[in-house]
Amino acid sequence: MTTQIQPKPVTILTGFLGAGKTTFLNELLMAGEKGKYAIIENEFGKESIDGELVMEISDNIFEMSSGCLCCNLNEDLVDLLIDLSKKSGNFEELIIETTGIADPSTVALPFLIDPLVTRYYQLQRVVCLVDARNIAYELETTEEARKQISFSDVLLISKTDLVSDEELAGVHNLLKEINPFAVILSGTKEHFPHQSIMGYIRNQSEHFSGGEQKKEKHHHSLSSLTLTFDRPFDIPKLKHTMMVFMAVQSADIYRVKGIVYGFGEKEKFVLQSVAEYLAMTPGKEWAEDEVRRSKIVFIGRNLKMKGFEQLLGHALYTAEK
Ligand SMILES: Nc1nc2c(ncn2[C@@H]2O[C@H](COP(=O)(O)OP(=O)(O)OP(=O)(O)O)[C@@H](O)[C@H]2O)c(=O)[nH]1
Repeated sequence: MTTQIQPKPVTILTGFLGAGKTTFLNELLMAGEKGKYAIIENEFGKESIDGELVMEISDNIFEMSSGCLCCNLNEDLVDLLIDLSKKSGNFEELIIETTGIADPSTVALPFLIDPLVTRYYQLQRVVCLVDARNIAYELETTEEARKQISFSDVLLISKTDLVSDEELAGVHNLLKEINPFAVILSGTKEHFPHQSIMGYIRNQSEHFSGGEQKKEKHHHSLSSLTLTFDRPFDIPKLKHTMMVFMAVQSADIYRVKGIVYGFGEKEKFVLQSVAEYLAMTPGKEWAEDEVRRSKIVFIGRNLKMKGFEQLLGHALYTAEK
């Protein structure tokens, strides 16, 4: 007797760089039953940072950081999905957090056309986080943000705490123009409407029109640069350096994030920057046997390795004052 396979529900979580995807995911994981979700994290930078930023200590987080899923990782994704299907008892639903520049239609493709994948998984929703404060600029200067909004079923406007009611209404109208079919919700961290979002089920026939998109190879207009430093940073100095840098350079840099090794600090510092916003906060403690090292990822245009290395090099800790 053959047993009927019940495909697992899948959510693709998309949204431009720094929109709040990982924040949303963390809160969902914290609020929900332990072990309910398996997570696939895809990252644009070569080094993984998002995996560390997802708080749940779980065997069910899988990182794919060797490239952008939508460009060149589709085969790896299918392999991982098949592997995961063999551990299907370990989770109920799958969430894929894409990179901030991914085209979600390409990530969705295997769930729509690959019989090996559709046997085990059912794409239930594509959710796009939209940064209330920065989306207008992102739409003006990149193509990626528009593709993400166009393809998604649910648009969640995040960071509403940073904009006025009029600005929020403006973002709402902008989104309606780009994608009149999507459900538009809004919220801030700690108050995201998780239930409405995770309860949404897409119309299976919408949004997709055959295999054409598979052939569409695109080149992102943005690139990433990962710097690693073995020597510790002087945290106040690094904060100051980054603030000055972002004030001058923020038009070309869409995102900076990092795990920072600070001199004399028990905890890893988490560096977060989106447009001119910058924060550096203590995170998890370093484990005894962990190699202490900073990893900082820049995503933007005209990124110059040497210049960044020099700039940040000034903020490394030195004994002499
Ligand atoms: N003020 C405010 N900040 C937020 C909100 N949501 C997220 N953030 C902050 O925005 C920054 C980026 O959030 P992430 O969740 O890392 O964004 P992301 O979309 O996962 O970023 P990438 O993976 O790099 O594309 C962090 O500093 C968050 O704390 C919000 O609703 N309000």
